[in-house]
Amino acid sequence: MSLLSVQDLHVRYRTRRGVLHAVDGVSFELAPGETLGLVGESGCGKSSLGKAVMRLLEPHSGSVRLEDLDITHLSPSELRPHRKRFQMVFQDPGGSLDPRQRISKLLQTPLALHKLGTVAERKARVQELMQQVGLRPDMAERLPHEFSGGQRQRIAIARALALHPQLIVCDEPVSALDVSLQAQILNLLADLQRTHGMAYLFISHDLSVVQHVADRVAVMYLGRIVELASRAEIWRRPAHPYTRALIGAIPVLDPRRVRIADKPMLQGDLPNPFQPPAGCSFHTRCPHAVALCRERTPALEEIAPGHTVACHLRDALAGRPEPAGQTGQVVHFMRRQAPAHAALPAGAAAARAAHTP
Ligand SMILES: Nc1ncnc2c1ncn2[C@@H]1O[C@H](COP(=O)(O)OP(=O)(O)OP(=O)(O)O)[C@@H](O)[C@H]1O
Repeated sequence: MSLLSVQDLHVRYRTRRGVLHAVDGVSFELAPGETLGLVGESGCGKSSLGKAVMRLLEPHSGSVRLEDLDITHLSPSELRPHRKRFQMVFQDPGGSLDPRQRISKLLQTPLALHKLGTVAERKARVQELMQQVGLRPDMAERLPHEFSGGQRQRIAIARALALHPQLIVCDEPVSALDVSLQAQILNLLADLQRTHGMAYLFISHDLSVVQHVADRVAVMYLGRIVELASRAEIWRRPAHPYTRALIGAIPVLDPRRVRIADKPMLQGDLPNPFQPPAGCSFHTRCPHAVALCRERTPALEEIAPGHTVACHLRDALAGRPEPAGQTGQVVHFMRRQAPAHAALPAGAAAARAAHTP
């Protein structure tokens, strides 16, 4: 059984400019212990989807199920006992921590709210959580401003972990961090997943980050998932022109020539979300668009087991070789982070060594 099942989810905002369909019929499943990466440009609806899954905002329609529990319409009090099963980590670690609250108090609060353990047991759990996220237990008596950005994100992760969740929605968890810290936090999330077995819905605008952590990748454009496949399949056979543009936009290290090759960026801006284009919403930026794309919205259809694409031209495009070097893109991310311990594929390690002055 899926851990998380999202079916035909819609999120709408009523604004003075009209009704905005931020999430427009999204469906996906997430297995226990799996990481689903959700990627797309700023404004495509990733955070709205993440918050609707967390029930931090009310979906307009559709359903969100956690195992056998339909949480879509639970009231706050009905939801409360289940909150410990799903937690969220936000982009801005500073903003999500109360500046006046010591970390020990902050980490004990969810335990106290859920009436878990005695006072002594909660204190012991704080020490354990600090260790699990790579911080010294004695640092728990400090205030948030005494920590660096990377350390604050570790604390936010510790808080999310406190109640042994089955699912953590990570909304741009490394976007606010220097590139040198990003790999450390991504590695920490991966280590914690290996130890504790929780699933992640990992939201990022950066495909190279998503490719680093996700088992499967969902590509979102103007409120809809336009392509969903395993990480390897997205890399090897990207079929939607938007996915191909995102991949092409990642600067890569070409392992043969040992140079950074910049690929063309995505053309144009995201259309006005209040007036999305008719037909395929990507057609206004798509280099392959034909008349049909302007007329009819393509449905998500399977082109290979587990690989679904919403594009009228999916079969033709999936077969085309991608211009960007495939291993090169992953290498590029690893290289940018440059952690001494990062595991590089053998060829990539050689390329990196050759590139280092
Ligand atoms: N509270 C709100 N009221 C009105 N419109 C909103 C609200 N929150 C988000 N939006 C709009 O909904 C759309 C989707 O926003 P959302 O934040 O979900 O996208 P995103 O992909 O997560 O982008 P970002 O990474 O910039 O947050 C955008 O057009 C945004 O302006």
